[in-house]
Amino acid sequence: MQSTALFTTAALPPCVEKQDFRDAMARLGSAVNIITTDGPAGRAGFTASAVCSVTDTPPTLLVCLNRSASVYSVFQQNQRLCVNTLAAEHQSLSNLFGGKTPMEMRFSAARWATLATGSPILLGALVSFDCQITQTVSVGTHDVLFCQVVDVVRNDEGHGLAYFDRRYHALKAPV
Ligand SMILES: NC(=O)C1=CN([C@@H]2O[C@H](COP(=O)(O)OP(=O)(O)OC[C@H]3O[C@@H](n4cnc5c(N)ncnc54)[C@H](O)[C@@H]3O)[C@@H](O)[C@H]2O)C=CC1
Ligand SMILES: Cc1cc2nc3c(=O)[nH]c(=O)nc-3n(C[C@H](O)[C@H](O)[C@H](O)COP(=O)(O)O)c2cc1C
Repeated sequence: MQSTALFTTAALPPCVEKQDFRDAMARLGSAVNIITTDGPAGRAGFTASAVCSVTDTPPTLLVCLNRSASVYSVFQQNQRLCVNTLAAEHQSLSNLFGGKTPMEMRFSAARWATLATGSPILLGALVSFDCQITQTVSVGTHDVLFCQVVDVVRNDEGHGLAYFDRRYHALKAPV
């Protein structure tokens, strides 16, 4: 009897084009976050939608960071960060941290505090997760940073901000 292997490890199924992937991902709405760090390599921050919960034991989230970003080596050296989830009024702050703007100009547009790791906590964020980076996995152009959450600050008052279809949307519960 003859057997036919459908796939071998050497012949993975073909994948979609990059632009088709981006167009598809634009349909997947997400929260918007400013990821900050401070430490031996200095202070830096960038906007990220690629953030999600991994496990609650131990409390762990992940952040995907493009290795070509200007902030990359600062995060890599500091090994700590804060995920600041943005509220409805933070659209222009998100654009400032979304690239090209000098670092001091990004931080001077808002007020900040610090917790255990020393990473900047955005005052007025919906929630801030103060984290230690525990593991890094490189996939394609990005590093996936696995982060253990050491402290949390919550603000239950603000309205949420979503990024969907390449635009910001304020999230307001119907009254
Ligand atoms: N994960 C990432 O690195 C993301 C990067 N961005 C960057 O922000 C800018 C504006 O993005 P959009 O207005 O959403 O239009 P876009 O057409 O560049 O991206 C559409 C969607 O594709 C995904 N995406 C974009 N670039 C990606 C990348 N390099 N790696 C993995 N996924 C990616 C994201 O989900 C994004 O919302 C672009 O420069 C984009 O590269 C935006 C969202 C996520
Ligand atoms: C809405 C939005 C979401 C983004 N999400 C991510 C992300 O998840 N990961 C990432 O590496 N870059 C993301 N970016 C791009 C970074 O914010 C940008 O590359 C970063 O600020 C570095 O830019 P620079 O190299 O000019 O400093 C996003 C940008 C925007 C506007």
